[in-house]
Amino acid sequence: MPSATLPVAHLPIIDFSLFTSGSPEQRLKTAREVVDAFKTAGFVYLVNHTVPDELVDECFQWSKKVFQLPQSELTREEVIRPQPGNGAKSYIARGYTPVGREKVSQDVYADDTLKSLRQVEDVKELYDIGADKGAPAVREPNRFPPRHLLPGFEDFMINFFWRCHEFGLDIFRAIAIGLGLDEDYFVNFHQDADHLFRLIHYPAVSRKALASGQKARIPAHSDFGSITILFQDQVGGLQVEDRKNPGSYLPASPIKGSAIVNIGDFLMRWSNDVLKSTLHRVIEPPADGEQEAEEGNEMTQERFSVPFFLQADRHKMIQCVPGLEGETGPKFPPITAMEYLAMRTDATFRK
Ligand SMILES: O=C(O)CCC(=O)C(=O)O
Ligand SMILES: [Fe+2]
Repeated sequence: MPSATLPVAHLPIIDFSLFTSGSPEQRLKTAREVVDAFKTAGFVYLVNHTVPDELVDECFQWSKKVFQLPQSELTREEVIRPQPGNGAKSYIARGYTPVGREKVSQDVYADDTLKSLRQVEDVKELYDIGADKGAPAVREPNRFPPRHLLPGFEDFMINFFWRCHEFGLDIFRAIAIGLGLDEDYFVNFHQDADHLFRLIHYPAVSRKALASGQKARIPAHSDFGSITILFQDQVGGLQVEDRKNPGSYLPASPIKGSAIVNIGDFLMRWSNDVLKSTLHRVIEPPADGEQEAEEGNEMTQERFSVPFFLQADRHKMIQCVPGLEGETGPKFPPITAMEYLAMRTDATFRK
């Protein structure tokens, strides 16, 4: 059911049910609004989308449980994510990544403050999951904990993966229709479900260390892939650059029942920079009055988030989206997702 009133937020909020089950007019109007949001903010909240709230809640419960497993189990050879360039057979992450391993990097880190921020540890641990079926030539084996340690985890995550994949394809249909293309234009490039589904846990950390820059959650970055669907808990701390005031950030506060969707660098390039991939970061959350007062306000709460990074089929060559060439033509030569993502992922991991 379409929502009567939507909460106030700094980013556009769109009722996605008007696209998935509205009239043809509502569908077209919503698709255009989605495209408009991606051309301006690069980010949007979608409410009344197709991944039910209960499933999202359950995903967070499983995420909590997996990160509570003993480190000795999570860092076993079969479970831990192999480091790129270190015997890793794939270019897409699978498995557990302990705190301190991954460091986001961003070419736009031009000034000294941001450069020095890159020396700071990101206090987060990750669990990366991929498709369990699809084109065998490109399927990365998942690295789940042994089933007896967390019965039900693997089955839940695989089901959730496909729900997010379907949701993602609907978002691609909206983008295509909003751009005046055939509705399957982007869907046809995302047939292998070559995505990265990630559970993130940000452990509680000293508020002072975060505020002073000794430690980080996630410094400013843009995502690499086509689009990202993000679910977050109620803790907060996510911020998105205000495109009207570069360098200043606006909170992307949690809105229950919503998914935040943003454009990645690959789709920005593909769209000839028409759809915008916008910088975002995770900083210390707003103080939670009661709980943090009790703790002397020294530690933040822990935080959980679930990004689902949709990525194009790795061997398909992409060229400027038809109709977006502009007056000066395509700005970038054709490239495959594999070439592009390998280049970006390489820069992310501490060697
Ligand atoms: O945790 C979040 O809310 C954002 C995560 C994020 O931006 C990323 O993993 O790329
Ligand atoms: Fe991100």
